[in-house]
Amino acid sequence: MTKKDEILFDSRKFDLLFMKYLPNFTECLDKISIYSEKLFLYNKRHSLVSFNTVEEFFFKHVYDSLLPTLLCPTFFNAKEFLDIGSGAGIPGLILSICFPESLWVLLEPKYKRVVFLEGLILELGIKNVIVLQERLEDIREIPEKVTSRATFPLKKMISILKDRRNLTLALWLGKSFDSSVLNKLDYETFNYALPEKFGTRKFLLIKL
Ligand SMILES: C[S@@+](CC[C@H](N)C(=O)[O-])C[C@H]1O[C@@H](n2cnc3c(N)ncnc32)[C@H](O)[C@@H]1O
Repeated sequence: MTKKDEILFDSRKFDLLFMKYLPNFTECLDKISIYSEKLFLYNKRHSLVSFNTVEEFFFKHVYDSLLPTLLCPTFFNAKEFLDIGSGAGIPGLILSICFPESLWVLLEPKYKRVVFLEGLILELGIKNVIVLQERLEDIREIPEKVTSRATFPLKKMISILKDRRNLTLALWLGKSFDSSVLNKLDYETFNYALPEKFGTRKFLLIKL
């Protein structure tokens, strides 16, 4: 694959899958494509997200961010979300593009990642997103819907949030996690495969 091919990827392949469910998905794809190209170049220096080509980014990260919205549409039908540990914007930035009617607060303590996110948000003209440079432990007000991918081990996430009321947590988890912590909780697990043999993923909804 040449350098040019690495950047250009026909993201319209994604139209077929998501356009039935997400309004204006074709417009969303234009923004996500620009995001993927910026992240591809940024990643060469900072290695924030694991992918080698833009195509791989779509299969491993864009698809992974969006598939749970088809599995649990009710959860994603809310006015405000907090995405904990957004890093370079996964899943929070992708979701903010695809769900423009909701407010997305991206929580990320690392300054360089915050600057990267804010630059992109400005360039893409995304109006429904705020980046907060804070740690979860220091946040006083948390909206009822929370998303997070690969930020903390499950046990730590629950121990930080356990005293909050009326919270639903949507977690993208690694292959293995300590499920004993879920024993007394109201939760649902979803398993799915990524396209092109990029592996399987687990998504968990927990009501606290
Ligand atoms: C492994 S990265 C995952 C980033 C992104 N969610 C993804 O899936 O690509 C974890 C992120 O959580 C952030 N983080 C670490 N400790 C945190 C804390 N106490 N509160 C909020 N975010 C935190 C890190 O700075 C990092 O960007």
